[in-house]
Amino acid sequence: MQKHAKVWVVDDDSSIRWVLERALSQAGIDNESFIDGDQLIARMRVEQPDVVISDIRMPGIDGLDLLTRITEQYPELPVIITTAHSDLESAVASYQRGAFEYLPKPFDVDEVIAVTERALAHAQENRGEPVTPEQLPETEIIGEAPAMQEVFRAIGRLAQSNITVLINGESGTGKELVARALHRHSPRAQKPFIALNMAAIPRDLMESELFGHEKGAFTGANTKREGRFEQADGGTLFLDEIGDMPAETQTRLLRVLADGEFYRVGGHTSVKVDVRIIAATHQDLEERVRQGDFREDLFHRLNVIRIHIPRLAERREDIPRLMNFFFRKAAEELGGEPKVLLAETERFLTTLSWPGNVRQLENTCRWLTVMASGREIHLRDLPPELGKTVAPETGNTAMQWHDLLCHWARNELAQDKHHILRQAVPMFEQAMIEVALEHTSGRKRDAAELLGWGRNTLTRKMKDLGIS
Ligand SMILES: Nc1ncnc2c1ncn2[C@@H]1O[C@H](COP(=O)(O)OP(=O)(O)OP(=O)(O)O)[C@@H](O)[C@H]1O
Repeated sequence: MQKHAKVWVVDDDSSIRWVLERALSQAGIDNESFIDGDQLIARMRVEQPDVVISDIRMPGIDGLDLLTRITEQYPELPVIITTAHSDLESAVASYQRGAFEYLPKPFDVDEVIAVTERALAHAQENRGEPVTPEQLPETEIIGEAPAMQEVFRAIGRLAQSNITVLINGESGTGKELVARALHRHSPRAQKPFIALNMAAIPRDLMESELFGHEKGAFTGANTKREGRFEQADGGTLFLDEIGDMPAETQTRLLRVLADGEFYRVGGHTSVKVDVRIIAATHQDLEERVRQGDFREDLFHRLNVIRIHIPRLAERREDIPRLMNFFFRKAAEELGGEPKVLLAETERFLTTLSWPGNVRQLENTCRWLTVMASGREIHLRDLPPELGKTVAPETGNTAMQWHDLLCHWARNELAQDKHHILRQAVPMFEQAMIEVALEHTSGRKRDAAELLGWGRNTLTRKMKDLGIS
């Protein structure tokens, strides 16, 4: 049964139109497609749909301008934006211009249907005022991996609000960058963004750093000093490594968050501020709460909305793009042409586990910009700590070996292979046996000893594996 609600799809790609038409019809949603925004606008003069699903890049009027025109004229009409060229700017611009939802392609058809149904349900109450588009900065956070798309969507959704955000992720994943993006895309953008790292401030200076002090409040306080809260008034205060905040400061912070006011150290008049808090941590704060190291009530105050930033190893597909970006950045700062990765170097770098995340990748690019002689980066150019090459004779570390093995396994699974251990284990044993025999100049008893097997086991294995 077709629902009476009508969804209009606009996309210049006929295959996307076809997929959406089919999926919507199967879900019982009446729909119609347009090949560009001008056709859709012409039609809207006659009648209006209940929901619009629009691509961003189209010939003629693009999706964002279409969105602006629709939200200006029909603020209650939900528009879902889809795009194959998803980046932070288009996500933020979509939400700023009043999009109901933003879906990066390739999208999951079930998700599109779920979002469309939500949009239909909200059609009546969605009367948000269109936000005037503003000048957007150039791309600041690189990320096309699905895990980063989630982060962009969260930034887009949260930027316009004053809500407290807790950013969670390993060191070097880009937590501060995300905090800055939240600020830059918020109505507070013209006011200060103040970042403070809890782990870097000596314990006894923490309170005066945050809340300031009056003259004579303690030995050495020769003048009155504004704290970070006051400096951030009207803007955003980014509290990095919040898990390292001492207990007494946690208590004070909690009170400030509840009352919106505080006293400078040694002060008697309260100071009122309007500050948005964004906190970040690489720690498991719930665990810290369980262990009694972090106040549960403060945790709940900060943990209103959480953004998790994935490890770089969980978004390997972004590594080449990030590296190109950092090579361009380093060339601008340090002079010269940006370096380029040879395909095999890129392949190798994409298999590493990057424990220092994006920061380590950025440092590697700076190192290469200074140290590599040619414009193209070969495996031999890589810094020693990454292991110069994948060739066995130059001493791969266990980590690279493990990384390469993971890479191999991922490839096999991507090709739908099954029972991969059946292939991997004999390959592994053969390599071990050959190297041990090489090392002992073919002496089986010694090789067996090196491997930790009995001689009979080695003989049997060699027979099974066809090693002469
Ligand atoms: N997705 C990204 N695109 C471009 N640059 C990035 C990205 N993620 C991180 N960076 C860069 O990597 C470096 C580290 O990022 P950032 O300082 O935001 O990480 P962090 O998680 O706050 O680290 P820490 O927890 O150690 O303070 C910065 O120079 C930042 O500009």
